[in-house]
Amino acid sequence: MFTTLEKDEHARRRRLIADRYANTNVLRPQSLGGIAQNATNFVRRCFESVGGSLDIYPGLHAYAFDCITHHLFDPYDTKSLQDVKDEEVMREVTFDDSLQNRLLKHYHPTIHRLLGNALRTLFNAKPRETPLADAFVLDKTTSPSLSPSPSPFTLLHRLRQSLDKSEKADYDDSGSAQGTFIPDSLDIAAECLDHMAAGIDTTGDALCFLMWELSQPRSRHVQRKLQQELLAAKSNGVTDNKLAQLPYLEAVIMEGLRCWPAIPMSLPRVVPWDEKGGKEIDGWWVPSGTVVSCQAYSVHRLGIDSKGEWFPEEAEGFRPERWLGGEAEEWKKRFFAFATGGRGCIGKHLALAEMRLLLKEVYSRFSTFPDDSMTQEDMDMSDQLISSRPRGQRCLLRFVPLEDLAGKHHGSPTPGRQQMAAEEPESTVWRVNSTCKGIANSYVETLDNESLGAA
Ligand code: HEM
Repeated sequence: MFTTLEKDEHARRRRLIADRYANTNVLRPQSLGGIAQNATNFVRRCFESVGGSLDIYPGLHAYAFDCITHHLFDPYDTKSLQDVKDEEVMREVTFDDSLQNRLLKHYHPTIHRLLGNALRTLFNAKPRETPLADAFVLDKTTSPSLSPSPSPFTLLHRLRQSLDKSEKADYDDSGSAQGTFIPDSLDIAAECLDHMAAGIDTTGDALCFLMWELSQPRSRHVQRKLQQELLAAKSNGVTDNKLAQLPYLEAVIMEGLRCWPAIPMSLPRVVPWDEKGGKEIDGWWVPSGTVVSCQAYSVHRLGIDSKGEWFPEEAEGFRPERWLGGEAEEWKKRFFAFATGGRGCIGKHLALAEMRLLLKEVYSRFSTFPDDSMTQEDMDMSDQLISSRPRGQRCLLRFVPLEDLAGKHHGSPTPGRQQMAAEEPESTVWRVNSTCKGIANSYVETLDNESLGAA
């Protein structure tokens, strides 16, 4: 689907599988339950790290990997948050550095051929090789029978259904029966492999940038407000399938995706060939065959008021409140993290469900702080031509359980607290917990907030 250029063929493929990514399917108990289980597995890692730090960069990629394989293959999903063999498959896909090399090969094959050896030697440029991921997907997709069958909410179930139908259907040379795309087993494998890759770095990086920002002293008030909302929702019995109704959680996610869209760069589209020989786009005549593109990074930084006046400074800074007030409608019009239209992100609802559940599980239990070893440079957006990722490919955070912050002691050293104290808003006071004998490094946070204190 990703690489299908022709519009109708793309639409046929997309129609076949669209229902598996519909919000109603994502919110089914079995589908959401798998995401919730993975979020719990991530939180287990957070608990294990208390007193030290946790590198959430690979952890969140493992979370996203387990979630997407659940949605594609359940019960044949991965457990990379617990199983190092599965984690190896995730790392193979995520830590791939071959994109520049592949683009050069695609756009300038002659230069690539001439410079091939030099590129390999000088820049360690490699072809993309993912043997573990290939084997994992082929194993699930090409076996003639799977017992038990893939769960009904999965993509594999949908694709195998259409394969079964195709054996009975009377279809033409294009593989199309009654306007429906009929995949063969290699098509199924390729489609699933693409979706698997599409679902890891995107959600993983989006969560990583967002949790980094929430952990900054300048965003402590945001983290606290999020915790209050989540804890209130917990005591009001808000269930996982209703998390989208929490306005502040939604605002935090939207603002995270606005500031750090996982695919910030140009999304190319070709002006179709038709009898008019082109299209008018926003008052400009653009001939057929022209490649036009739009990028979330730039669009998200256009601060425009309701009269169309441009205020670039308005777009600066992480400010979830912009999604809650009267200006929200203006910002929504320009939200492009998932692109829009027929080629927009099909996994949007799945990604949002993963983000909501992960943030809920983490911030209803912990406060997070940056580890002292981290620098802002580690977390600069590194341009990967289409996507981006944290430059350092690491993001070490400290997790402090909320009950510890509310006054109970915990006996773990927490370096970095002086720096945090210096930059804390006035409402929060950090002090050494002198009641905790022998544990010089433990601390408590005095809270002025009732709901957080009660929790
Ligand atoms: C925060 C997470 C995500 C972001 C920001 C994101 C963003 C995007 C964007 C911008 C596109 C359009 C690409 C283009 O126009 O060329 C896209 C397409 C796509 N995304 Fe996502 N994505 C996310 C998560 C996911 C997940 C979890 C899946 C799971 C399957 C997924 C699957 C896809 C697929 C299959 C397409 C191609 C759609 C088509 O060609 O019709 N994405 N995504």
